[in-house]
Amino acid sequence: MATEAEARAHRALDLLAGDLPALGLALSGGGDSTALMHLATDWAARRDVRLAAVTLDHGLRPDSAAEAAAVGRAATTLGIPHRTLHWDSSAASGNLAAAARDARLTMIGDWARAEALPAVALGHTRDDVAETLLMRLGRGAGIDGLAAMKSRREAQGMVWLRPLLDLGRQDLRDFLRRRGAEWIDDPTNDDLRLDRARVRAAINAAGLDPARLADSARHLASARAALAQVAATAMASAAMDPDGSLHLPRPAFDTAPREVRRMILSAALSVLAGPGYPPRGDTIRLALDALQAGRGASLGGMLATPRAGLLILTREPAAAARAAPLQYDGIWDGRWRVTGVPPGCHVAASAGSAAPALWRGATCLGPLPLAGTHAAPLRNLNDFRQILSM
Ligand SMILES: Nc1ncnc2c1ncn2[C@@H]1O[C@H](COP(=O)(O)OP(=O)(O)OP(=O)(O)O)[C@@H](O)[C@H]1O
Repeated sequence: MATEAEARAHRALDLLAGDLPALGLALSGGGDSTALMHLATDWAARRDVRLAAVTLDHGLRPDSAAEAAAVGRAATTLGIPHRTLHWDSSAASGNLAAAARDARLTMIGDWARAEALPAVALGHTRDDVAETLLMRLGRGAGIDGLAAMKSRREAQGMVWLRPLLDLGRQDLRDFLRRRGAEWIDDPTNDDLRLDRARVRAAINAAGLDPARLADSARHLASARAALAQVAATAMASAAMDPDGSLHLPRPAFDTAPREVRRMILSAALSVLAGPGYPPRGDTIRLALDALQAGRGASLGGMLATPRAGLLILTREPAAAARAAPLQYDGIWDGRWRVTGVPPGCHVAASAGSAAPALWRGATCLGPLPLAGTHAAPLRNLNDFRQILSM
């Protein structure tokens, strides 16, 4: 008979993936994603769902290739086709852990699309939610950072599902033990030089219940959703100029509570400034102060200019010139206008064809090809609305 933990996981899979013909599984080999693999196998066997699994070998530890091979064998034994992807960390710059995470999302997303998988499941648990909450509290995060991670999320052109958010790490290990299944304990999980390991140890030492911490994160997610709804309603008449600038209704913006205004600016930044310009709390705070005083503001690659009745948000030319090229892989149907193309750059989009690369509402298009460069979808008014209401 299925245990409570198994029943809970199957219910979550039903809810999140019940109507999908196929599901990808991202397997690190750790206890959580190994449990995900077994739980999803039982679940898929009773429904007509095709499973496929993937492991990204980051190549950062000497054992990583052997571990990925072991994960592959375990998946194959359960009848799940498995693929190992390899990341070349030598090209990474800056924060290695963040680069590895980005690479993971991008490469696994590409793999899932190539395998015609509509979604990929990840093994995050409520312990991850609890630890993330405490880590972010320690950094002074606001409601965006403290809200619990979502069980369904779209990023990198893929749907990511987290069916185990209601289960504890210990429940999953108990389940695996009962099965006689093995998993790999990543030694970095206990490395007290790392934030997460320290927070995990602190939760144990203080006798905190991760399930209660995760409840708080969920309450905050629900409060955040309520604010997002207020923001989306206030910005219902927002418009996007053909040059890509956002026109926000001024009285609605000015009279919204400050936290709602912060959310609006943050969503606009994600849309206009693009990758490499994540909204930063302190820059947004300063911009809000300036706007409240009736002045314009520049924040993270975006200019905010108050006009009569409107707040105009545009991409800063210098940021556009520095930013990674945006790649557009849909059909170029003329909805976009590329302006201000400087000498030496050319527009390589023709009607009805795939436009290989372009800057939007910005400076330069090309040079081509851009294979291997950072790819991001073009943003438009719908993206703004979607990000705002998320
Ligand atoms: N190298 C990887 N290859 C494929 N998927 C991965 C990889 N690393 C992490 N994931 C996915 O992301 C989820 C969360 O990652 P995280 O780093 O928190 O997990 P982990 O501690 O490495 O492993 P686990 O969650 O399996 O115990 C994993 O459960 C798994 O679904």
